[in-house]
Amino acid sequence: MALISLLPKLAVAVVALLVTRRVYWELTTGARRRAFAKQHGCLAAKKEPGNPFGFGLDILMADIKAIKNHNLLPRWHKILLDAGDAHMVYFSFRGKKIFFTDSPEILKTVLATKFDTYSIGEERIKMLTPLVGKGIFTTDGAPWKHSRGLLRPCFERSQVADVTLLEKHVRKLIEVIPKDGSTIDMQPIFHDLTMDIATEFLFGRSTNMLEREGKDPEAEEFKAAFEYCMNPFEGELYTKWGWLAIFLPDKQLKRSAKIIQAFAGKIIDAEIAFRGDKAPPSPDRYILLQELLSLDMPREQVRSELLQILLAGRDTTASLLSNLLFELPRHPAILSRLRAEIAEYVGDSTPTFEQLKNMKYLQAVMNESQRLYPVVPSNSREAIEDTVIPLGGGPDAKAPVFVPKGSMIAWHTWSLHRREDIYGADSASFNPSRWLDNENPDGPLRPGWGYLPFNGGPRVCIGQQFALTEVAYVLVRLLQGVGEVESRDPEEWREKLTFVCRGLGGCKVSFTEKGSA
Ligand code: HEM
Repeated sequence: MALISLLPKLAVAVVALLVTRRVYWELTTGARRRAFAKQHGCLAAKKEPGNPFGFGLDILMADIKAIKNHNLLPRWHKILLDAGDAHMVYFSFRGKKIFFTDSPEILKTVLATKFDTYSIGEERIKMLTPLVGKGIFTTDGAPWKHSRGLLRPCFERSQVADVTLLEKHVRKLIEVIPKDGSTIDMQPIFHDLTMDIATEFLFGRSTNMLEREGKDPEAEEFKAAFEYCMNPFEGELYTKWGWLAIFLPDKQLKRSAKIIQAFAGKIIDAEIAFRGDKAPPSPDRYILLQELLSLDMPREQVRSELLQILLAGRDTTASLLSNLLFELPRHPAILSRLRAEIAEYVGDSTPTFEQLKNMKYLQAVMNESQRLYPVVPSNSREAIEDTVIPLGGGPDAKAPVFVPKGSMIAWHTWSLHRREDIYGADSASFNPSRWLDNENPDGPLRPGWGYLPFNGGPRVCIGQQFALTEVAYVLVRLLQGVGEVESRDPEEWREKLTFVCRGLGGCKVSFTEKGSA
């Protein structure tokens, strides 16, 4: 009873405390922020999607529903289209402001001009570190620079231009695919291929997933665990609990992380057993694992660096290949022009790095696939201090906008790549010719920060040239190795969001024997 009589006093005290805190905040941080915003000519950003009283939860729920329905990318595309010339909207979630944009100017600021003002963000670090440890993908500042420095030699031109490593895997690929006109989904096959190539490139030894006989059960277990980590949304937890699953501990994810780490650990052990601890690296080729082992690095860190790069490189390249092969047979004129270019430049021979670079139509086809189906369709950074983005504020959205420390800038590469003011009225169609200087009716296309499949600035994808060489090589050799290619999927491309973005229906096609056409 006595306690109940104290409640009103307690409530008054709590309210007084909150008000005092708020007043103090307004007089200190708030005043400093207002002065900062004024000094930079900032005006308020206007658009806000969702319910003003939804605290961002309504947006989260709508996003989770859209992920399930495989239409998150069109959902945000529409929100940004509705924002018109602002090319930016914002909302608040758990006390943080989230700015969502498809503006090249804002992206250039965040990714390059004010690079040091942003972090990859707490969420990414919290999510990925238990899985792949600390390394290039999960750190900022000095540790990130150190990791990037370690990895850089792996991707120097001499390394990337050596296409001999690719040939044996592509031969295997052509050997395993049926050429009798039957339907085959190439998406999982491309995942096996890119795993085999990446492990040989990075570890010096391939997982040989494309081998159809005598499969290594440990490699298979690793593959399944890796798949789960890339796509937990299809696991038991999400199936059972729906969106509530994001608040629940994911045991399968933990188990999968252990399997992945144990597998990488075994590769390291095998390498040490084979070559000896700290043996000098191979003189012929920069093999990351050998280089890292020759340094005095803790084994755990070697494992993290390897896993990070596998995480970044495997599914991305496989998605590009399968998105590309999904589109090509739907456009017979584009496919035959590509085949004509291959015949002109290389005939039936294996292409060199230089030849691949010089094949302008091949490059245009790859650009166009990445434009329409960016494998990393959305991304974000977190402001680590109060800062400013150059556009989006005021009635005409041309004034700078104040970005408080802790806010997220999220960008939608998917929308950016579909902007009609950059790509023209046909921006939604697959038209590689737009990338050819003399064939684009609006003149040479130079999208700059309007084309970001690999990001930009100091954190631009380190594996970009390797990935593009791999995809070009595989595509050329595949088309040289088969007869007719037909699409066997009546559906349009739809998204499947995993760690990256894949086509929901895979890549169903058919091939005939070479010379049978
Ligand atoms: C089509 C294939 C690929 C695409 C579309 C792609 C895309 C990207 C993007 C958008 C980022 C920036 C992520 C961010 O900063 O938030 C990135 C970073 C990165 N990528 Fe790629 N990537 C591809 C292939 C590869 C390959 C083959 C490798 C290595 C074998 C690789 C290694 C990396 C690494 C290590 C980073 C982190 C760079 C850093 O933070 O400094 N990527 N990639």
